[in-house]
Amino acid sequence: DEMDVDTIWQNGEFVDWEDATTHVLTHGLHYGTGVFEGARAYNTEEGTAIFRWEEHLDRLYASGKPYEMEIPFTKEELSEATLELLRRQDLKSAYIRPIAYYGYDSLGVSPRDCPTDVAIACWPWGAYLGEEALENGIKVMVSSWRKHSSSQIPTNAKTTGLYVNSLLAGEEARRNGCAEAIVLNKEGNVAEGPGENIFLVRDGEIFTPGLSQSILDGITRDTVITLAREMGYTVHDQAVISRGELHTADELFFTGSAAEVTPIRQVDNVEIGSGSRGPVTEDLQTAFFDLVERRTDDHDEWFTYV
Ligand SMILES: Cc1[nH+]cc(COP(=O)(O)O)c(CN[C@@H](CCC(=O)O)C(=O)O)c1O
Repeated sequence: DEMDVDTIWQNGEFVDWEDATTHVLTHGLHYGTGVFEGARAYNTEEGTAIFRWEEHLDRLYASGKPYEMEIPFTKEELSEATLELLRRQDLKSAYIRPIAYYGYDSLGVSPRDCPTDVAIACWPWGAYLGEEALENGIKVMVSSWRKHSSSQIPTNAKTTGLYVNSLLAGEEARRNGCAEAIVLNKEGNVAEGPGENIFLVRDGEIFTPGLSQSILDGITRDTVITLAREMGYTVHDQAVISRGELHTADELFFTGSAAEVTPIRQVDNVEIGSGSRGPVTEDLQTAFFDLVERRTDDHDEWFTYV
């Protein structure tokens, strides 16, 4: 049926979902040596379009650089494969997951003779933190786990191995009745979520940590900064946000390709602002969804139509 996914692109071929496998001695499985992306294709008024695909592709290749990972396909080849994958499965909207990883040859930390394997999958994915979260906001807690420092491992590379830190933080939050965690960096200041960037609103101005705070250079973060400035907001995009400022914020929200724009209504035991989605958050969330669903026609360069 229309939303059924049964095909994956793997190393140049379209294969059946169940045949898209890898060897148990794959380097990436043992050592976290993979880089990946998460992008969304939206069912816009002009048809299905991937949002900021170029930027996601650029980041995929850039993420491999610290690990000397050479992706053995061009950006054009990966783009054509992705568009074909969406067409073949007739997906009007989808979450797109490209991954490149050191494959199967020999083990040992050095990937010396390992191939770089590449796969692209896509599937329907609704609201990352739940449909009602987008409207009502979520409850989060500050994790007892700190984010790894960018001086210890490149946090601006979307590396599979990093996500064990995200798992530790996120699962701790969910065990404690929260939807998600906020992760502080080694210095004890606010970094981001396990899978999201974070924004703070105070006295009508918008703040978000910069790359120096050990965060992923989020594409949705960049989108919201751009839209906010176009809407006349003052945005501080290299902010250093202390933990205490979380509790006295007027508004907080997460951004991400999966999370989109998700309001945060409570941190630990403290309600944020009115304890629900704040007015600036709603303003930006509306602008974001009007943009990605093409109810506004600016930033057309951000859309790759299927
Ligand atoms: C650590 C982290 N920080 C920020 C972001 C937001 O980046 P961007 O998508 O470019 O705006 C993401 C994306 N998290 C991806 C993976 C989520 C998952 O569960 O896996 C995503 O949102 O697709 C992160 O993983």
